[in-house]
Amino acid sequence: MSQQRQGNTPGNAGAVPAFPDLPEATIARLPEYLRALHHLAESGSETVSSEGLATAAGVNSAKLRKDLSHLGSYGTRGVGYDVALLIDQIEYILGLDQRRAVALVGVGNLGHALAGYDGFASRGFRIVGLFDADVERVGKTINGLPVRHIDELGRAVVEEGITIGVIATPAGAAQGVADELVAAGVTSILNFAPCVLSVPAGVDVRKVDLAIELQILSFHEHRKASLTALPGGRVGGNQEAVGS
Ligand SMILES: NC(=O)c1ccc[n+]([C@@H]2O[C@H](COP(=O)([O-])OP(=O)(O)OC[C@H]3O[C@@H](n4cnc5c(N)ncnc54)[C@H](O)[C@@H]3O)[C@@H](O)[C@H]2O)c1
Repeated sequence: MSQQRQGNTPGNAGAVPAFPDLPEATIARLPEYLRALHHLAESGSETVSSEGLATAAGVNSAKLRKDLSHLGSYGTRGVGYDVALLIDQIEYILGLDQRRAVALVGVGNLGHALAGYDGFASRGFRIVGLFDADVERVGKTINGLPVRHIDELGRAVVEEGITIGVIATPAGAAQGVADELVAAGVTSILNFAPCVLSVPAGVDVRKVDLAIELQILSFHEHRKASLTALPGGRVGGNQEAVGS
């Protein structure tokens, strides 16, 4: 997943001194730590070593210790990190101590699948609005939510406190949708359409493109093939979460 940074990141702009200014790579790994920590908590672990957490999150332990030191979390020698405390700290930093309202625009193949996915709620998000321009789709219900016409987006954003918009329309429609989201007051956009969006300062855009991830894997396949073709060639693996 890539990010277009547009002006100040909300939270950094006029940041209160207590809010750490984290490197982007650290921010991208925090959700991985959180997922691993929730798993540990569910299996009854109260503490975890940096090595244990690093393995569970699929990163190296030196990187993990550095990341967590940015949060002021150093663990206790011989004991490790307090799992519940670290969950609270990471959820606070990620702003997950409140469930954020999300609008999804474009309820075709991809949007329908996203709208039907139950896993967002447990990770801090409520999809509260589904919007589409196709009158054939408007009025249909997915996961208990009706698809509304795109013309209702602006009012819904204001009335329902929506701050995050997900775009799953064709690329040709995505900029117009982004403009409508921003005009209505949305300040974060997750864009699945294969295009670059232009947004004003203060709006954050992240882009998800599985084709790009496959192209990166294709590069590694190509590299491995060319290295093993060399006499005595050895190839190491490489693990990176989509979204890092
Ligand atoms: N990021 C990824 O990995 C990934 C994977 C698959 C598809 N995509 C992209 O996601 C997008 C959606 O793909 P899909 O297969 O679901 O397409 P789709 O044609 O099935 O669905 C698109 C939906 O957007 C709606 N739409 C069009 N213009 C609109 C507008 N102005 N306002 C509101 N709704 C509008 C259409 O009515 C339709 O329901 C495409 O841009 C596609 O390239 C990305």
